[in-house]
Amino acid sequence: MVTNKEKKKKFRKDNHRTKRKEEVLTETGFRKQGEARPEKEENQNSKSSVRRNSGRVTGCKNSSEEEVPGLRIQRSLDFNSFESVENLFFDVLNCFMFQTSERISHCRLQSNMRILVTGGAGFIGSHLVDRLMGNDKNEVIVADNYFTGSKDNLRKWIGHPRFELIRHDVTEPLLVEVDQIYHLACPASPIFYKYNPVKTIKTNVIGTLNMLGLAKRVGARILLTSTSEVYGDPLVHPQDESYWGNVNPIGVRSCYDEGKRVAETLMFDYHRQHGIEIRIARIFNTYGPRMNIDDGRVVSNFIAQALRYYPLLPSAFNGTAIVDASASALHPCSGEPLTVQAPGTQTRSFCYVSDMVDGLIRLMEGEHTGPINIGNPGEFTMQELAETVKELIDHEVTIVSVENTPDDPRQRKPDITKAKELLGWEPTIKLRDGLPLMEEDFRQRLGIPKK
Ligand SMILES: O=c1ccn([C@@H]2O[C@H](COP(=O)(O)OP(=O)(O)O[C@H]3OC[C@@H](O)[C@H](O)[C@H]3O)[C@@H](O)[C@H]2O)c(=O)[nH]1
Repeated sequence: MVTNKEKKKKFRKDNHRTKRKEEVLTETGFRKQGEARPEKEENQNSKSSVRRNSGRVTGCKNSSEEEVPGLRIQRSLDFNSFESVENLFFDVLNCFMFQTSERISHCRLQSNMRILVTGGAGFIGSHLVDRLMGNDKNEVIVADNYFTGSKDNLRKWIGHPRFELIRHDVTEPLLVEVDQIYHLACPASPIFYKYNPVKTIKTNVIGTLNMLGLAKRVGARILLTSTSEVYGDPLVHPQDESYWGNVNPIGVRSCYDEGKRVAETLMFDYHRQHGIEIRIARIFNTYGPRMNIDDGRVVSNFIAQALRYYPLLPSAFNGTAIVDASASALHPCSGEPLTVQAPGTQTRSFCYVSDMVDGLIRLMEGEHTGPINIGNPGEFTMQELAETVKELIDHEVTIVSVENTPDDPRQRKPDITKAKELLGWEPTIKLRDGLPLMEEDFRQRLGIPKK
């Protein structure tokens, strides 16, 4: 029989856990202790559904692996079990705690799917969030450290009852109870991922490990955005998913391409060893509105350069040419040529961001683990891209050849047979149609009206 002393000790321990849990959950904008999870629709992941109704809260210690059983809340007063006034006090207190959290849960929104998007404040991430938030059955939690992402990309969702934004670096463990994880977090532009290569590889390896630990703990399905860079400088063209790639393991790009390759390995090891539901997208070059203007990737560079080429004549804009002070400081419109990195014959295939997001969601919702290439097979040399931008934005802009960086892949084009057959997906927006949409976004942000 349990003595009063032992009961008191247990209560104090449980209460301490509850408080700690409350703190973490509140800090992360998450649910209160003991709050019941909503029922899910029949066709959704039953594993998480059972977990949600179990009245348990999962937690972690230090590692991303460990799972600590949570506190089971006593849901009703059992008058037969009162052994003393002290017991009564503790039982009433426990009951009060549960009822308070029940009241909170009744006020909560009833969503069917809670989705975590790491890197959700970034370029692709924020478009994905827009699409997910478009479904009022979804609750979306974004975790981002804002290294390349920006709150500005999510401003329309801040304060929305189905949306949470957490400043979080995925190299640290994260505790949130979710059904799906879109794991995008990692700088994607070569100049940014090469800026702090050790951090980049940590993000890919430790970050993915942490997200897999979370997926394992809460029974969530996880999608990794891997990259066409896993094919390195490919010797097979176009690249299909069975190609193992041609990657320099010690080069300046390795932090990213080898990092993503290890991330893919981790995904499959967790899948085979722990039965985690995984999805891997190998995403090819993507462009569209909200790319950072100083992102450094080729499409954003060429568009920004073509726009800045405009000779600044205040009269041409009725004196309101540049409304963005930072833009005017950075870009005095003195005329920037398009910088084609030598030799200019290297190729890439560019996918518009809305097509990309559509492919990612189909992959997540479908039955196939992947890896699956998501990209637009239209292939262009960088010289051709420069000429297209020139033709569309400014005929007067000049094109110059500049030095390239090491290990730049010479060709890249996705074979999307698998995406077509397994996901029923293929891109719909041609480069010539997507570039003007991005131009419009850049004009607005730079404060440069159309001629
Ligand atoms: O100003 C520039 C910038 C880049 N380039 C060239 O344009 C090509 C594409 O370069 P980017 O920097 O845009 O992108 P990369 O293809 O090298 O890497 C990208 O690959 C796919 C994604 O997963 C990542 O977003 C990113 O790593 C390269 O050949 C590069 O040399 C230019 O010619 N001029």
